[in-house]
Amino acid sequence: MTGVRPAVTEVEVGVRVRVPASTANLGSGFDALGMALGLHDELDFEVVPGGLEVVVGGEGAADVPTDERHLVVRAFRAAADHLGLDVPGLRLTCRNAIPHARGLGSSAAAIVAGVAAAHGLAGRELDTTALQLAAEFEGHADNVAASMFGGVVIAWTEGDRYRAVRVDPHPGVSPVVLVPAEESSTRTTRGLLPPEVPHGDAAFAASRSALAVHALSVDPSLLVSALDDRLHEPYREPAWPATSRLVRALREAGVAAAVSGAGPTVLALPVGGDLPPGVDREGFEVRRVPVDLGGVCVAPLG
Ligand SMILES: Nc1ncnc2c1ncn2[C@@H]1O[C@H](COP(=O)(O)OP(=O)(O)O)[C@@H](O)[C@H]1O
Ligand SMILES: N[C@@H](CCOP(=O)(O)O)C(=O)O
Repeated sequence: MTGVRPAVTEVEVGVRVRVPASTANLGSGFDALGMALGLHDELDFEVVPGGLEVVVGGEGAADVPTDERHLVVRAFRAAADHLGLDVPGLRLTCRNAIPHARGLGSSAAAIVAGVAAAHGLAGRELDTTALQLAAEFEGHADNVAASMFGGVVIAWTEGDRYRAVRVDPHPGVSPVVLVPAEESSTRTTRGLLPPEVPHGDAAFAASRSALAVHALSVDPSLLVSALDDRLHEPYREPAWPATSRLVRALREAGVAAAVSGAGPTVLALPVGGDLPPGVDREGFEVRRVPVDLGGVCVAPLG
């Protein structure tokens, strides 16, 4: 970007960002459907005279780099550059609650946080450019759109442009996530997907993902049918067989269930919010999390 770059001064001390987790795909809506979850990372971006300091607490604290390679820093820098924003130095403090590499959108949330912070410091609203920046970073828009806008989102592409619309979830949608201890990298399990799928499976996916939008927003009684998938879950099963077994067991017990994002977390949407007894969930931490309706929040640091 050329021209005069607005500099962030000491007057604008910084911003606090609260960003929700997400559950993407929702069955057959691969790279297309997402829903924001009420499990949040909170991050403080403080403008300082120079240098970079990154302090991380909570999830991933022992693993993520604390220099320019940090995902939030990279997304922040890319967005600041795009907006023409000069930040002399940055102190980033992360309080992470979203588990990493479990299919709950931690990387998307990190990217959205960085992009949202740059927009906040530049005095800009989150708009289609912000979605574009975040989705280009992540490689798909389903989970970034959920973290950005909250609720249920439908994401698609037009050429190289990422687009998304938000849909209000039905109040009867009560997510339960079953989170295993093992991690699974989204990049790795995307590598398990075939370049092509049978036409019958594509038709199956088209009907289920369309139905999922209706079931999530109007009639949750259709969720068991709506969350069925042949597009990505069967191909990824070797990466997390216990996840696939649990999804099948829940569905056989009449509970709507799917793999959350790229796994290995299981998403269940039981009517009334309670899982039935008798389904073996050993090895999975069961957490009820509401739908996040508002998406990422940016506020001045006072
Ligand atoms: N809050 C964060 N801060 C820094 N890096 C992060 C953060 N969240 C995720 N990451 C990076 O992204 C990786 C997980 O991304 P991914 O495999 O897409 O799984 P997920 O489903 O959790 O998004 C982590 O191992 C880490 O390298
Ligand atoms: N559509 C993507 C969603 C990945 O979500 P994540 O939460 O696992 O990062 C995919 O299935 O690869």
